[in-house]
Amino acid sequence: MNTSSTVIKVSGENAANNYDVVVGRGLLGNLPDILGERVRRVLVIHPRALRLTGDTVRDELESAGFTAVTAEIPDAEEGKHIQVAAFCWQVLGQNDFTRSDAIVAVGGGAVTDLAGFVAATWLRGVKVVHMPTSLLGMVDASVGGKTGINTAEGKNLVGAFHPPAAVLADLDTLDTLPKNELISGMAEVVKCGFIADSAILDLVEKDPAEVTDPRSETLRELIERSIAVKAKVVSEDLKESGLREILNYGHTLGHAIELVERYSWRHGAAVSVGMMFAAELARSVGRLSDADADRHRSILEGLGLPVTYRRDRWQGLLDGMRRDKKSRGDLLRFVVLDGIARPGILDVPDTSLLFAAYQEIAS
Ligand SMILES: NC(=O)c1ccc[n+]([C@@H]2O[C@H](COP(=O)([O-])OP(=O)(O)OC[C@H]3O[C@@H](n4cnc5c(N)ncnc54)[C@H](O)[C@@H]3O)[C@@H](O)[C@H]2O)c1
Ligand SMILES: O=C(O)C(=O)C[C@@H](O)[C@H](O)[C@H](O)COP(=O)(O)O
Ligand SMILES: [Zn+2]
Repeated sequence: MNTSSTVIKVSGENAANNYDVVVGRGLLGNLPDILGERVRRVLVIHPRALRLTGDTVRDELESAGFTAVTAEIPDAEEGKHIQVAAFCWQVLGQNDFTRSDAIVAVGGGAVTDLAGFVAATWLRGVKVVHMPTSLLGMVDASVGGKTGINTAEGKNLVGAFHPPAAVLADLDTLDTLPKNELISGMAEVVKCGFIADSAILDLVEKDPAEVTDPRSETLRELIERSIAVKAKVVSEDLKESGLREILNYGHTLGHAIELVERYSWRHGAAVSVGMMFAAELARSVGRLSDADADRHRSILEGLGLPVTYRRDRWQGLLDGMRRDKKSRGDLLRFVVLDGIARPGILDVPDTSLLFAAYQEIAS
């Protein structure tokens, strides 16, 4: 293992399901040992943008004695569709994959979500190793076992909890990540700051340019801090029975924006607006101070993330929010802050409260 690697441990539902998130550089060589001797066949799932990396992973596995095949899937949210999952199941079937074989995801969060869902469903569950190549994939999507696909009715409405056997976050892959994608990933980093680790917010405020430099040590610290936040939460509440809902901060409106925008918005951009809304909602009911609510705007704007959305889409947004997985019956439920690193839940029976808060961020 590369000596400069950092290992963040995640506890599973039982010790056999514990896994490591490894952050470092040049991690490809770790894969054969992680897969283990029982694995014979490996499917490497990647988007076109990561074809070279996917082919390299396949070739390295072949050199190590595995039978490896690749499946190139549509990019970004286009990859999170049932037809794409069906294509992967077809590849697995035609190559005689058994329950002792494995899947490796190479790509951003859309890939780890799709590949994780394919791994959760093939033969009712096979091993998956995530190799996230986007900031958002590294700090969030690859950790915690949420897998899923989108439907015409909403984000991630079909999926399964299926934790990976390991996560290899190779920082070298960030060198080719487009800047707007890195900034999108910073939304989930900032989310971790607001819900759990205020040091993240301090680091971002100190030098927004430094933290969006893929080679900076500060960005690496932010990545490791964010993974640590998520690892602690999902180790305590894998299936979102309560605590894990805090990781959904900004997502109730965020996912509704992605739906209304037909999945054309970057996830992080939508979550940024969603956190602005959650802050205004908390402020409006006296749970969040003006200073902490205003800090959302200054930090998110400072990173170049959006802080507003269209005024004329409210009904579509409300319909989308009603399908949020935190809803219970007709009750909409929001993650809000009672202060920095003090998340809680706000039950909202009356949508007029939501409409009023939305006016504070609508444009
Ligand atoms: N399961 C979870 O816990 C969880 C958590 C957060 C987000 N998500 C999901 O993750 C998705 C967002 O993840 P994302 O922002 O990584 O999106 P993504 O997977 O669509 O990747 C973003 C874009 O960057 C490209 N890309 C990725 N890595 C690259 C690299 N190294 N070099 C060049 N291009 C690269 C991709 O091809 C894509 O075009 C959403 O679908 C969201 O719902 C899931
Ligand atoms: O891991 C979680 O739990 C999260 O909420 C992390 C989110 O950043 C992520 O976007 C997740 O996919 C959203 O979960 P969902 O249950 O609302 O689909
Ligand atoms: Zn998210």
